Amino acid sequence: MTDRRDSAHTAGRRAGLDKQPHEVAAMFDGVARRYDLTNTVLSAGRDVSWRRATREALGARPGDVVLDVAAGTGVSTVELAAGGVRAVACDFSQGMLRAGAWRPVPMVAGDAMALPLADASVDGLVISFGLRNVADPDAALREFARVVRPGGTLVVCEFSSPTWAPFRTVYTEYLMRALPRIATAVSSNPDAYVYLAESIRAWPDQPALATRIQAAGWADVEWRDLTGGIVALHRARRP
Ligand SMILES: C[S@@+](CC[C@H](N)C(=O)[O-])C[C@H]1O[C@@H](n2cnc3c(N)ncnc32)[C@H](O)[C@@H]1O
Repeated sequence: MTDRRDSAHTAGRRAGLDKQPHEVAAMFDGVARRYDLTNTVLSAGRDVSWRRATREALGARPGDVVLDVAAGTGVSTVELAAGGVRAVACDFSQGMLRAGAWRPVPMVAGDAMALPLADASVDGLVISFGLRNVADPDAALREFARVVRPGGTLVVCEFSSPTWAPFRTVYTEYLMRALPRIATAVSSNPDAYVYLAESIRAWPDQPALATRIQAAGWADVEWRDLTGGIVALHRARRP
């Protein structure tokens, strides 16, 4: 199961998804206005519990500084900021940042592969539904290890692979057929959601992603499935 998708990814051929970083940013600029609504509709409201589980997995304490990379409109950052955590949103799509500018969290423009932060300057780092879109996820994972302090935590929340084969079949049908149709009705840029479906299928499964996180310099990598493996939460510690 890991093989075809992972080797395609490793080889840099992401199932015909070879978008340049500026094309990815432009794609998100194009969906920014209705991003939050489309998210909730396409996930049937599950996004709320996925974000809560991400915050719980991070386990940040009041006063901790947490960077939310590929934060988009900051919807994920607001959840991380609960309980006095100092969460900062970072994204390279000006359109997404503008669409979320009303949210009560600090926002900075920045690329996941070259973050505008000093070494070991944050206690924790989260990337939710973002790593799959980064041009070089392995370079980003190494960059995350640079900015997180020793002992700090990384949480990657990303679409993954349902573990029960019959459910995986139904889910793949949803991804490839239903999702693009629903997106056509809801989103301002339906093509972006065809990309979404294809990028999820091309993404490494849970153990393959864990291996890559470890190879990027992280320790104690573990994961847990959400919603039957539609989403996986990977957590790791900066040695
Ligand atoms: C699907 S959105 C996720 C937004 C938010 N984290 C959430 O949970 O809803 C993916 C985001 O990744 C951002 N992104 C993709 N590649 C990036 C990169 N190299 N650097 C910074 N942001 C990036 C896009 O601009 C987009 O806002």
